[in-house]
Amino acid sequence: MSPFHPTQDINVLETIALSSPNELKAELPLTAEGSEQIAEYREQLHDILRGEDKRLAITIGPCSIHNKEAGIEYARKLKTLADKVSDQILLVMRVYFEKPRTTVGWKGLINDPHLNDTFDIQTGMRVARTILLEIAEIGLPAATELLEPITPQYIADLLTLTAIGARTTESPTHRQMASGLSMPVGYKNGTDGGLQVAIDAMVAARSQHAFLGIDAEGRTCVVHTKGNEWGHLILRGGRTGSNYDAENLKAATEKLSKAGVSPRFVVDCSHANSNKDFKKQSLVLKDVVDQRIAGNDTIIGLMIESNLHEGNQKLTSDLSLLKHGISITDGCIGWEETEELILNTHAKLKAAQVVTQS
Ligand SMILES: O=C[C@H](O)[C@H](O)COP(=O)(O)O
Ligand SMILES: C=C(OP(=O)(O)O)C(=O)O
Repeated sequence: MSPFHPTQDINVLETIALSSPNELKAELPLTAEGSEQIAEYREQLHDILRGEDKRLAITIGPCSIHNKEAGIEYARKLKTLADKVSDQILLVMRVYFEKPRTTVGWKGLINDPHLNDTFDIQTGMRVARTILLEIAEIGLPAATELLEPITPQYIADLLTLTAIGARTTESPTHRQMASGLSMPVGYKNGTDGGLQVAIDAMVAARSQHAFLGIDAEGRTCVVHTKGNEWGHLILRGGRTGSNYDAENLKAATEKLSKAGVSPRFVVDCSHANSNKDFKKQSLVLKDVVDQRIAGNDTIIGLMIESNLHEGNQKLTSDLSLLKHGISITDGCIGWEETEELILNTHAKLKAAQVVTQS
């Protein structure tokens, strides 16, 4: 008799079972007051997306959170700022735990919370939930990128806004996931600058789907979704350059309208729109706010990468070298510039009476 040849798991080193979403939620529950607050933030975003609330929704915060204390310190500062500008701007904290990589690199706090390739996802998921709960407690809405369809079961109850990134907007798995998410979803244009993948994503995600997923007990199941109508396009530039200027926005508006999708744009001031130079984010912000003030109300929001301190630092095996409050992924503007840019934007919007225009 010939020997049995293993035909699967040949390249798998190990599989480690995780607690179920329900087990983690029982350990770290969202309170009734917290759930009411998050539902209310989502309603505010719906109003902004419908054009009934003329404030700008600005998603702002670190490129990635790699340290809980620094993330919470940032959230406290942002809350104070958010309260000062809330008549013109809805500030949503960027709380990114899952990083898509062009090739390889640190994949974010959920995947590798100890920053040392030990991939302790059980801890990563717990820390992510803890941070989101504290941010909810501080009184801020939170936005994240969802990079794969298991994570939402563990944290989506705490999110006000989600993004599907440039590298995954074309993926059917992500579009199906988005069709079942309970909050608005922004789709980035592709890394090549193409808008069609994001337009197709919006059309796909507003439809019903049935796909494989996990339930709250962690069991494999068929997920039937209703479709998510709160899609919008995030313009992030591409390999051929930026796409935030008036001409690009006009072309994008025409393209979306032709596809039967309401033109609602968030402009990402970072990534290819700033040629990955964090210092250029302010130029993008200024240009887009001026367009909004000039009457372009298809612009409903912006995204800015900001941290306690500016720039970024390399992650090496010597973790003692890491400086507090500096990004270990893309470069970010620091707190002083953040405060100045948001307060200036607030003053400009107020002077132009953008919110009170009918
Ligand atoms: O926002 C973060 C990065 O731009 C994205 O994760 C890709 O990073 P990488 O090109 O350094 O891998
Ligand atoms: C990875 C990100 O952006 P993009 O998908 O546009 O590269 C991000 O916003 O962190």
